[in-house]
Amino acid sequence: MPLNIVLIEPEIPNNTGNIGRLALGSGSNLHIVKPLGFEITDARLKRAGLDYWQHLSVTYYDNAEAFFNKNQGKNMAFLSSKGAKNHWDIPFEDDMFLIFGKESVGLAPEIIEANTERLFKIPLYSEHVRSLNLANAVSIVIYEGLKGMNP
Ligand SMILES: C[S@@+](CC[C@H](N)C(=O)[O-])C[C@H]1O[C@@H](n2cnc3c(N)ncnc32)[C@H](O)[C@@H]1O
Repeated sequence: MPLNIVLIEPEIPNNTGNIGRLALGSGSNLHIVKPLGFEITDARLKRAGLDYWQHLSVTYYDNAEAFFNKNQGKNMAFLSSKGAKNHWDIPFEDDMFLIFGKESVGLAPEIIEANTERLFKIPLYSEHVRSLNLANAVSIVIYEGLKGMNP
């Protein structure tokens, strides 16, 4: 499995369901950091992707600290519209962790501040759009990373 998708405190079940489907289709692992804004059995999650859930490699963490403790030393990139570098400059490599924030407020300020050197943005070309939908952002980044990789 080449890439790891990390969702920190996702709030919208349709997004997580779609990202689960994307994870499976792209050969990626999914990591979900609690608390979640929904029950994992939510009907909207099921509609969006739960039919595939049994086949998915998914790991849950009680909180962000537990995630970072368990994955110390892993190569990580953090995704935020506040990033200075573009997502196509992420130094993708096998087993890399790609970290995404929650729908309402994105990544916590302390996570951003601790990782400014590896904070990447998907460039947006309209002043009227401040950020992309979470599932769309994950799709863009994962398939950029898969260029040249064989999952
Ligand atoms: C809906 S956005 C969060 C919006 C939030 N108001 C903010 O300012 O970060 C949810 C997540 O999608 C990812 N995302 C959305 N648009 C992005 C962009 N243009 N560049 C990088 N990541 C983005 C980030 O991981 C973000 O934390």
